[in-house]
Amino acid sequence: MSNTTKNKVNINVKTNGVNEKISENNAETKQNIIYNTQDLNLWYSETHALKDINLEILENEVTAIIGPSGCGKSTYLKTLNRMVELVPGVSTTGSIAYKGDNILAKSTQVEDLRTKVGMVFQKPNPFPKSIYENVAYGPKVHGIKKKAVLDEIVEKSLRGAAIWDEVKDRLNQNAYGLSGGQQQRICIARCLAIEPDVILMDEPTSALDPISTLKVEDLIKELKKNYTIIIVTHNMQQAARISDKTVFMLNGEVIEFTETDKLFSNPKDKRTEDYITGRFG
Ligand SMILES: Nc1ncnc2c1ncn2[C@@H]1O[C@H](COP(=O)(O)OP(=O)(O)OP(=O)(O)O)[C@@H](O)[C@H]1O
Repeated sequence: MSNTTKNKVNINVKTNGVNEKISENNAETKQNIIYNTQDLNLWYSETHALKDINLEILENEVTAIIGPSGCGKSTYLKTLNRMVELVPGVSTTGSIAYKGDNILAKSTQVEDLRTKVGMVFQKPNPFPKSIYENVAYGPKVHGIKKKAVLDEIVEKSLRGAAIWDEVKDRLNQNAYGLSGGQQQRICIARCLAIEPDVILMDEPTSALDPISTLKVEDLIKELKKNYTIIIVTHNMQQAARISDKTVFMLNGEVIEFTETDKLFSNPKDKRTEDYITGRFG
């Protein structure tokens, strides 16, 4: 990937059959497409939850997914690491290429995929273990045993999640003793410890107070230098603050997908406009 060339990047985005060309004339970085979703449909038994989704997500960007409750945001997010299949009766058509390989193919090694695609949930969910063990858990599962190596990974991950200074003197204490905002950053550190490429975040700040929310938002802006982040949020101000692109979904469809500034200042679709101006949702 070239990250020095000043290049015009053209992305073809298909939303509900409409092709829209997004030009980023000022793009400093020529980024790769990390996820290319084509004609994705998903059913929970009879419920048609995702309808003809076509989206290209670029590396090292923050992509926010917004839309009213039940529109399919979390479902789409969970297809990106195939977690959605944990629900019985789920079926899909179409494809999601992750770095070129269709992850919906039967041959996909789901465990390998999940080491590349980490996930952070709405409610902080640390393990009932020490702060150290929470972060070291993934690397240990992947066979790393040397204490010196684990120590290094734990410190690097906690620094990466902007919580090292707050916990460095109590690494052996139970993670449950931390505040909700700190627990969420421990969960982000746990995710970083497996060195993913992508971090999926499902409303990661909705259970946090405003100060912790800002800390996690600052962290997300920092993390995008090294990771691709896809975040579901109900908070439109949050999407506007932290994301490069925004997807607006409604009733299982992608209505609009464009640069965040454009989506909020000049939405193309009346339904997007109605949603962002609070007329429904
Ligand atoms: N486990 C499930 N079994 C059956 N239907 C489900 C399941 N999970 C979600 N659905 C349905 O799929 C649709 C999309 O749900 P999803 O949770 O993806 O929406 P969402 O936009 O993330 O909503 P919210 O903002 O409320 O979290 C809804 O109609 C929902 O009822």
